[in-house]
Amino acid sequence: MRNKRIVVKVGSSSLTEQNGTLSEKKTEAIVRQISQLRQLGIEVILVSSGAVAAGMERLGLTPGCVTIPEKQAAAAVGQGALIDTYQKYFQQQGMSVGQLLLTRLDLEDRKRFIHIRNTLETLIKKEVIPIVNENDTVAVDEIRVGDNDTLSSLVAIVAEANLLIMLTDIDGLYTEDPRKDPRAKKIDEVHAITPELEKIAGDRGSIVGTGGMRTKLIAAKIAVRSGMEVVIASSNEPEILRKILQGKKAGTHFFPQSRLPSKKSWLAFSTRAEGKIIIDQGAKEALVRRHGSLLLGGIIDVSGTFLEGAIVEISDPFGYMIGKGMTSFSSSDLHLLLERRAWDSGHEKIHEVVHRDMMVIMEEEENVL
Ligand SMILES: Nc1ncnc2c1ncn2[C@@H]1O[C@H](COP(=O)(O)OP(=O)(O)O)[C@@H](O)[C@H]1O
Ligand SMILES: N[C@@H](CCC(=O)OP(=O)(O)O)C(=O)O
Repeated sequence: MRNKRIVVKVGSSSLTEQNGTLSEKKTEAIVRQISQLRQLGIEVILVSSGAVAAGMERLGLTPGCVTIPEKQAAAAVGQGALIDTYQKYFQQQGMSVGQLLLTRLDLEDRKRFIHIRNTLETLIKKEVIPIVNENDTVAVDEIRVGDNDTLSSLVAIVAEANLLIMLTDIDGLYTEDPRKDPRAKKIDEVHAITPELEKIAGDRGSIVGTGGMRTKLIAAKIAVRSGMEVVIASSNEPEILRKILQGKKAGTHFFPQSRLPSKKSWLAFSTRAEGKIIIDQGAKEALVRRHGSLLLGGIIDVSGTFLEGAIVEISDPFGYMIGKGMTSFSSSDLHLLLERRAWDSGHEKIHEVVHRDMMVIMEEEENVL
């Protein structure tokens, strides 16, 4: 068992019956598998969907034809029921659970991010299984992560996990959605998530699912770039978690790419830019090739309104995004400094606008959020 800390994401389809109702049997099977890993010393964080499905059943709503407030009400009712079910079965295994309900706001704010990390560490130390879900009841589009696949990869970054397992109703990524093309073949290993691969990942497979393979691939991309291994596998396969941890062939295995330091992973994937700084070719070279800081001298223009400490997009004059970083100056100060630079060139060198440690250079196609 190589991986010490793992995030297991379980989709709604893996926790519900065909008609969309919460399945005690399936939940119990997941709990039993996680408990076995815990006994082997593996630290497990569970990201579980299923709240909306569980609440629909209790509110007498039909999946697929509900309003947003009805869905949020379903999540409010269902989250309690979901945790209750987990609590019941984990307790039978001598373990307890702790619930974390998050929105994107919690992950993009550095202080909250650190608080989440500390809470997770404490729960794990106390041998409690953290169970994470999106706080669907309060989340509106602007503050939503939107799907639990992406959420699980962001949680894996917070937790500094080295493996992310997404359990779903299919045994991996296929060359095409097998519902559409029965001749589709399973892909066993992925060493690079290319745009071609992204094209074959389609939408959800059931009335209760959210993003299908599309969001699983987004999550995989975030995780592998943050240095993690990722496996997409079927929750229906017995002992699947143990198999994966033993390094046996299972599901689709994604291999890690260059490991971004944790803070840079946070910058790249958890934060949203509040404005944009456009830089010239010389500055681009300095950032991309020499990993330097962004100085005032290389800035062509600034757009958006932001305060000092905000996250901004850094792009070239053609609008191509080069990276993201935390700015040391507000947009109004930057405009002032740019004006001043026009008549006093001595000023420009001393102003470091984005420090190299607070900047991440994105690889092609990496702007996934
Ligand atoms: N290329 C693909 N390979 C495998 N499954 C795919 C592909 N494209 C789309 N899918 C669909 O993705 C579904 C799994 O995603 P989803 O329904 O969101 O499940 P979950 O609730 O577990 O997140 C599968 O049932 C399958 O129909
Ligand atoms: N937060 C939602 C699940 C959202 C989601 O991504 O669902 P799924 O595609 O089944 O993993 C819930 O608990 O119902």
